[in-house]
Amino acid sequence: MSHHPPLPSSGQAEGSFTGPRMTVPRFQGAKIRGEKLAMATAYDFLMAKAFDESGVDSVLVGDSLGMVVQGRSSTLPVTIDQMIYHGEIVARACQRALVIVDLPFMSYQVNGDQAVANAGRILKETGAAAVKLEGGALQAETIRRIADADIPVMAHVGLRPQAMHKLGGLGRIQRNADVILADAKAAEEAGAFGIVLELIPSEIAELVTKSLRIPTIGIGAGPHCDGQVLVGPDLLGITPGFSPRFLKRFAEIDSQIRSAARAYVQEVHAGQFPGPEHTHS
Ligand SMILES: Nc1nc(=O)c2c([nH]1)NC[C@@H]1CN(c3ccc(C(=O)N[C@@H](CCC(=O)O)C(=O)O)cc3)CN21
Ligand SMILES: CC(C)C(=O)C(=O)O
Ligand SMILES: [Mg+2]
Repeated sequence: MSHHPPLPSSGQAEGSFTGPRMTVPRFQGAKIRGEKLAMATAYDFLMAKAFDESGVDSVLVGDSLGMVVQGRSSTLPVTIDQMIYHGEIVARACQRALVIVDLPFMSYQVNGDQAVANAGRILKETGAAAVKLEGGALQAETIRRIADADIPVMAHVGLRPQAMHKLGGLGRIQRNADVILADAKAAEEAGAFGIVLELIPSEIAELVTKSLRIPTIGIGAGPHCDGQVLVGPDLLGITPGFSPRFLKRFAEIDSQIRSAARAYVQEVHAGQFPGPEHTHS
């Protein structure tokens, strides 16, 4: 393609990350080796490819897509077919990262048969390597059923957005150390290969991380977790209305989108775009 700028002399695109494929065993080995894991969510091809080529260890196709992509006020309406649609796109974009797809609300809670069937659909129809579900002790039997079907499954404890109506809202910090530790241990015992800790005090996350053999991946859970996860559009600054304390914006893409869009509109309205350099004779 002639439109691409020349590559640096190394022949490698600048900042492009190469390395072996992140597998579930390598992901677990990172904890033993003391290597931190960086996870980000993505829902589309270009963002997933940019994260993959930038060294993100795992790309999560989160059911947060209900809020971030669909503009809804919760994750509850997201369907298994929507997760599979986005999961297939993201898995195809990722050459290196471990791709994990969230099981959405009511795709695993009915019974173990439903959970295994839907987890199996995700691996068969997307090319992702693993699934994630919300829960610890309450989902232990479901985690065991999925893991026994040779489907790697990640658990998710602390704040569980799919339980927002039971909890009375989104974003409540979970502070009961005994409950969180029991949930995490039940998930590990049932065969989860890793666990997300969402919105829990740092000291509890540290205790859980030291108590488990499987990697803990924190979001709003402090620095002691084995890895971190952020919603991709949050870390890029494309979700300006969402500013919890735990979020660091590594870019301000929303303001760049808006200023670019304003400039484009202004130039079209003024008859300045397209100029001669953008015009075929
Ligand atoms: N764009 C986006 N990013 C996310 O991280 C995310 C979603 N959407 N949707 C699903 C869940 C919901 N999440 C949330 C929602 C609200 C807060 C929140 O309001 N947190 C405040 C108050 C916490 C408290 O004091 O109890 C905070 O400052 O962390 C945090 C995480 C995380 N997830
Ligand atoms: C925030 C992460 C852990 C998640 O579950 C999601 O994006 O849906
Ligand atoms: Mg989720």
